[in-house]
Amino acid sequence: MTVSISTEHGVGAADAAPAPGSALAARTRGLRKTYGNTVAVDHLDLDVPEGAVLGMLGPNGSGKTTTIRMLLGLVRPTAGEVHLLGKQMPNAAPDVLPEVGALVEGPGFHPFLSGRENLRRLAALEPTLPSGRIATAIDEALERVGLASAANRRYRGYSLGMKQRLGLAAALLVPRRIVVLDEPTNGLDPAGTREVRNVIAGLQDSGTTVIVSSHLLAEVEATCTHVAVLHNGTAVAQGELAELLETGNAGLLVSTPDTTLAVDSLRDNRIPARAMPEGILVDLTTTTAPVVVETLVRAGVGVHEARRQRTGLEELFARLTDAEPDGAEPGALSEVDDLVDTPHEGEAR
Ligand SMILES: Nc1ncnc2c1ncn2[C@@H]1O[C@H](COP(=O)(O)OP(=O)(O)OP(=O)(O)O)[C@@H](O)[C@H]1O
Repeated sequence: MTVSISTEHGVGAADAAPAPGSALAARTRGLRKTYGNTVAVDHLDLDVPEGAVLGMLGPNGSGKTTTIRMLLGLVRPTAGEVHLLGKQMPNAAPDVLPEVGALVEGPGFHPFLSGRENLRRLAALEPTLPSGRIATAIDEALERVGLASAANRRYRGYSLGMKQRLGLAAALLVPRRIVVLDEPTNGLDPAGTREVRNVIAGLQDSGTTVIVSSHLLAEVEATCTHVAVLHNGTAVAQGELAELLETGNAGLLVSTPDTTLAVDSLRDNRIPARAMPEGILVDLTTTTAPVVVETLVRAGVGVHEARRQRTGLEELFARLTDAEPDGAEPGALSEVDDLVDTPHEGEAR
């Protein structure tokens, strides 16, 4: 799997092309959506490998929801292409959407019907669900999202978290090849958040591709195999989570008693390094760890330990989106843009 990090943000780059032969559940090229003067999504090339759990991360207004709506054919792109399960959207929507479960804002439940009755209406529209299986499928979906005990209450009396759960249940009524979840833990308490995590893990185990947008970095770090970081409507980084953290992680921490000699010998070899309380920190942007160690040993520096500096997703994210992590809610993104809050018009153009 390849990883790409936009060089504009100065943290290195790699080839963004998918590995040969790897199947993509979703793919966009040159995707763009404007609303009047607002550019919601721009030049977005997204690759979602089959079976991945892709976390779409980004500050408020970075284009996550618009991207998801274009993936699902709910919004027509201004330019560019969207392929879902190999077929071009939105034209292939009738073919593709039965295999795609989605939780998006405003799923359109009827306020005076119960959760179960709402699901029954939606289940009747599922082309792949035989009528004899509808009642069982509804019970299973309600159970899976922890809503069984409130299933017979009216939707309008549901809390935000219960509404989210019902949306999730609707997405899970039949087995899907892709499940797309826009902020699924929005409004959920910690127990609800754990349940969503379990649902995502279960989907992953069954081979379903999951695309999930979130503000919560810790959430993404815990549940996702892949990440796309959006900023101003475009992907500033995407790829496998572990590789992305590694690629964005350009420091080698070397424990040595000879800090001055170590820094000088590296600088003589044009390798940037600085002294730290616990040793020296070497910038690996232009070199590799073995070269650093060899250079130090050749200069007679005692190397006790050398390890890659682990940065969390939060730090990498802050670097990529110019967000300021200090003072931000733990695990949440800070708002980084002065957005003109254009009223949402609600529908495709
Ligand atoms: N229907 C619409 N009409 C006008 N502007 C819109 C519409 N939908 C989105 N936008 C604008 O497009 C930009 C991207 O919005 P979008 O909702 O896709 O971002 P987001 O990353 O999902 O944000 P958030 O995390 O706040 O949900 C914002 O500036 C938003 O105001």
